[in-house]
Order: sequence, then C-alpha cells, then structure tokens
Amino acid sequence: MRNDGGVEFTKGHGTGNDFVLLPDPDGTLDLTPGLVAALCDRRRGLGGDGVLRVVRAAKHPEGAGQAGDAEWFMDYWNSDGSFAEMCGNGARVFVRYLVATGLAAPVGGLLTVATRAGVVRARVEGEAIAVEMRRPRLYGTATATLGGLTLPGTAVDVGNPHLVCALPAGLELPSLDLTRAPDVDPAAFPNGVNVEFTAPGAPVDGADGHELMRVYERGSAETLSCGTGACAVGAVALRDAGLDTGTVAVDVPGGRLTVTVTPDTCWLSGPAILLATGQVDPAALPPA
Ligand SMILES: N[C@@H](CCC[C@H](N)C(=O)O)C(=O)O
Repeated sequence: MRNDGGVEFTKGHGTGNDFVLLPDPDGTLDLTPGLVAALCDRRRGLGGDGVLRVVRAAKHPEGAGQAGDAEWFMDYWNSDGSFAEMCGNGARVFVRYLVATGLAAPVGGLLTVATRAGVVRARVEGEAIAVEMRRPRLYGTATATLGGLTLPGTAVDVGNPHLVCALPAGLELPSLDLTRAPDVDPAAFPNGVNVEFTAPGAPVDGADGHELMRVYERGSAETLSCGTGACAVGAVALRDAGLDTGTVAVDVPGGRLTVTVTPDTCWLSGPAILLATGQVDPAALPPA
C-alpha cells in the first residue's frame, strides 16, 4: 500500500493465464477474498485469472517454514477469492517478476520460490521461464459431465487436483461449452478439481507426445492456459504411450507449454510476460 492509499500492482500472463501481482514484501496488505475477486473482475477491476501476492517467505505464515530455502513466497489466489496449493503458470510469471524487478537472481542458473505446495526451482530460458514442480501422481479415475456428455478421466495430483478427460474420436475441443463448470462427483474431489479436456495433436519434433487441451479451472472458470493442468495432461499422455518419463508439447488456447516429466519431478516451460505496472485505488473497485 502506498501513502496515498493506492495499491501497487503489475499485470502479467503465461500463455494467456493472467495474473495481478501485488508486491507486499512485508506481508502488510490486508488481502481478502473480496479484494481478490474485485481486482480480478474483468469489467470493473484490473481483470485476471488470479492474484499473486509477492511476499517474503519469512513474513507469511504459510511460507515461514520454507524461508531457509526460498526468500519469496508465491501467495496465489484464484479469481473467486479461493486459495490453491499450486499454480504452474503463476509460478512462472512470479519468477519473471522477481528477476525483472531485481528482487531475486538465479544462482547457478536456478532460483527457488516458496509455494503452498513446497519450494519449487525455476530457470530463466530467455523468453521462457521453466519451473520444476512435483511429479504428477496419477491416482484414480472419475468422470466429468458436460452438456449431457459424460467422459471418463484420470485423477492427477500436481500439488493441486486435476481430472484429465480425453475427448472421443469425432468430437473436437472447440465444440465444448465451457461457460459452465463440468459436473464431477464431489465425493471424488471434496476440495474441487480442475478439469482438462484433451485431444491428440500432430507429432512435434523432439517431443514424445503432443496434446491439445482446454481447461475449466477450480475457482477461475475457463482459462486460456493452466500450467499444472498441462503437467497432468503430459503425465497422462506419457502413461498412455507406455512411457515413465519424457517430454510432451501441450497446446492450450493461449499458446504452447512444454512439459518434461522426470523420474522425480516435472518441468513446465513456456513464455512468461509482464505487461504493465501501476497503482489501483481499492475504493474504486467493485464492492466485495
Ligand atoms: N492456472 C494455474 C492453476 C491455478 C489453481 C487452480 N485454479 C486450482 O484451484 O487448483 C496453473 O497454471 O497451474
């Protein structure tokens, strides 16, 4: 918060998954679900799929335990004001912000960020930022129902929950109506779930797989991209190809993400862009 009451922000995105970043090094900002939803409002606020508060790990109750391994905590909120454990694109944009503002610099090519899902490592690759998250865990099956169509899917834990559903032959991703949330069994996902719909893409040089994906995100509705969702989709594609590790190109409406599953982790790489910096008057935002 500035002396005149304005809240500083930066707007950024990763493959069209867009965020309002709030620098709050000492954790003094009174960030509430209502303020997050107002900031993310696309007509009366700044607009965004989520908010990334940039706070020192030592100054945030959920980051303090990681402060020895990472100076900065990514305090991620969905656009409806709910929390999520992890946001892959958010982590990539967060790292772009830390490096661009000089708040952090890679050491030996890597830097670390604290998140609700633990410390992640990141690498600057020119236009792209790559983050290393936990290896996606495929742990079961469930269905998603959309407009009378029920699709089987694979449940995947990437720190946050996902359900990956392949479209049957003959059905194309653009035909899906994702203006409403798909129905899923709440007993299977008591904390909600992000649902990815996939179709195979044409072979890509250097990749073991290529998937096209659309996503309906928990707490943010349809977005142009979801990084953890891409990791889930990549892991399912590798399993279906009989591979334990490998690289999958995942095309989302906002561009291309590259997912590399290793024996223990998963790297997510793609563009991460900062667009604008300014101040917003909280009194001018829509009421919570
Ligand atoms: N877009 C993100 C995921 C954000 C969190 C998600 N909506 C949830 O509630 O789990 C990504 O890039 O991973």
